Amino acid sequence: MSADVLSTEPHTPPVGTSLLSLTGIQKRFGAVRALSDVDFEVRAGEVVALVGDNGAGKSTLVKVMSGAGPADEGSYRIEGREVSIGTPAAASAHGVATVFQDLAICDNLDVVANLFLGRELTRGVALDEPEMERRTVELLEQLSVKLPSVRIPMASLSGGQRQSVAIVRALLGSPKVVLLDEPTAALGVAQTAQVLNLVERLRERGLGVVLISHNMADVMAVADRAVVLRLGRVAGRFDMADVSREQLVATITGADTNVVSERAARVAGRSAAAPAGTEGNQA
Ligand SMILES: Nc1ncnc2c1ncn2[C@@H]1O[C@H](COP(=O)(O)OP(=O)(O)OP(=O)(O)O)[C@@H](O)[C@H]1O
Repeated sequence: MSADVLSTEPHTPPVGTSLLSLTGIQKRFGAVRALSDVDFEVRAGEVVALVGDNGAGKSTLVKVMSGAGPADEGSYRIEGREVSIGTPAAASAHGVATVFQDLAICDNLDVVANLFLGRELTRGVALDEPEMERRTVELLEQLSVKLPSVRIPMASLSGGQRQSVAIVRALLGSPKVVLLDEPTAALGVAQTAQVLNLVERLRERGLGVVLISHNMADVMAVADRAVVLRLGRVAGRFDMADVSREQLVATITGADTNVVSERAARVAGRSAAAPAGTEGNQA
């Protein structure tokens, strides 16, 4: 493995450059149209949330981007150049890394071993453990990921720490785009905050981040834009500065009224009648 695999220098183009763009994506499973005419883009230095209800097509779109399940039709561009992404290896070679929900972590191995699994550093015929450890500590520090030790088995880390290690491992190939599939699912509040902090660090490094999430609080907290899928089509695109959580939920469900929007309306009504600050906005 080359010495710069753990390079700490970002390799991304200037902020705002289109890194990955999909147009006219179609994907069928037999009679099911999982994706119809989907356009999607992520630029350098932004976090794009991909949201939608169960069965909306999020996983299918992630598989298209990651090369795990190529589209039937449509174009895939990396930095404006059309490419053919038929396998995960091809996506990876074009700078697209994916952290799937299962994390693919070896619980019995320590953090260093997991980071370098399959790309171990060697000195002569022996593993270069000190160098791998040094680089692991350096990268974790740069990304503000705090672990009790890099020499403890993954099994003894918290869910948030495990997720963080899986994300850091995805950075070893110096990707330009990182796809995070439900990175905070099943995490507690503090662990979620830890992972969202790491997402912020990725954006600061100029990466394009695609965040697949069911959690609107996470999306509101960290995303710059959101793309809503519904029944395999793009139902809405939003700048997070201009959208409320209720609008997002309404677009996801396809309903103008639902329990979230109704409660928000009730809260707004009460707020209008009561002095400011007497009601939170956590609908
Ligand atoms: N391998 C497959 N074979 C047949 N149908 C599939 C397959 N994968 C997905 N689908 C169908 O495609 C549609 C989109 O599914 P997908 O898993 O992409 O949705 P999702 O938004 O990721 O949902 P969830 O949030 O539940 O994971 C669904 O109707 C689903 O049943």
